[in-house]
Amino acid sequence: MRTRLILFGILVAIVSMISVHGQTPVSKKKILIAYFSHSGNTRVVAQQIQKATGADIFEIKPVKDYPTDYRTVVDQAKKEIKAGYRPPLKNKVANISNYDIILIGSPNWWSTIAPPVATFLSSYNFDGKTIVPFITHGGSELGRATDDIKKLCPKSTHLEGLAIWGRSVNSDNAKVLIWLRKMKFIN
Ligand SMILES: Cc1cc2nc3c(=O)[nH]c(=O)nc-3n(C[C@H](O)[C@H](O)[C@H](O)COP(=O)(O)O)c2cc1C
Repeated sequence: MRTRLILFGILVAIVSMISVHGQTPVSKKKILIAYFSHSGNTRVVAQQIQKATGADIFEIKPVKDYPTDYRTVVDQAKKEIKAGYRPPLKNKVANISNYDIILIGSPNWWSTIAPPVATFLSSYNFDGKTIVPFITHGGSELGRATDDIKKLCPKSTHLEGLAIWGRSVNSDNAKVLIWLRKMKFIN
């Protein structure tokens, strides 16, 4: 009787562990979701991915916030990207060596990743890790993001990224889940 009770307890524990995150990650590899978001769209997608995978999440924050005025930030970003400027960041991932897969989120800025994301990718050793971008955009999809990430992390494995329209982030959760399944990050 006691053994049966113990077995039942173990079964309940397993079932409740599975239901905590809705989906169980297929991969046992440790995933970090790292993202920068200026106006919130990429944050929405990052949080959708976090909810589905249960992975750790890290917001990339520049020391100096970007202006909120659209024209001003567009002009500033153009200059920074042209100059290859890497804005200093406020925060650091304490234990990057713990992670095998980095899901890197950025808005599409001038057809590439935002400069804080370039700083992030230049700040750690990603050799041998897998890097997968997710980009929110206003029409240019991934743009040159994949190629530019490859240049910053030439010794990493690069997998197919996800592009989501910035204005559709709240209605495109299904697209995110389909992509996560296709990439075998969730069942
Ligand atoms: C500085 C800047 C440059 C942008 N450049 C592009 C671009 O080249 N192509 C594009 O499709 N969208 C572009 N956008 C639109 C953003 O990619 C889109 O609104 C995105 O979802 C914003 O993400 P966020 O809310 O996480 O900051 C740009 C937006 C900004 C602010």
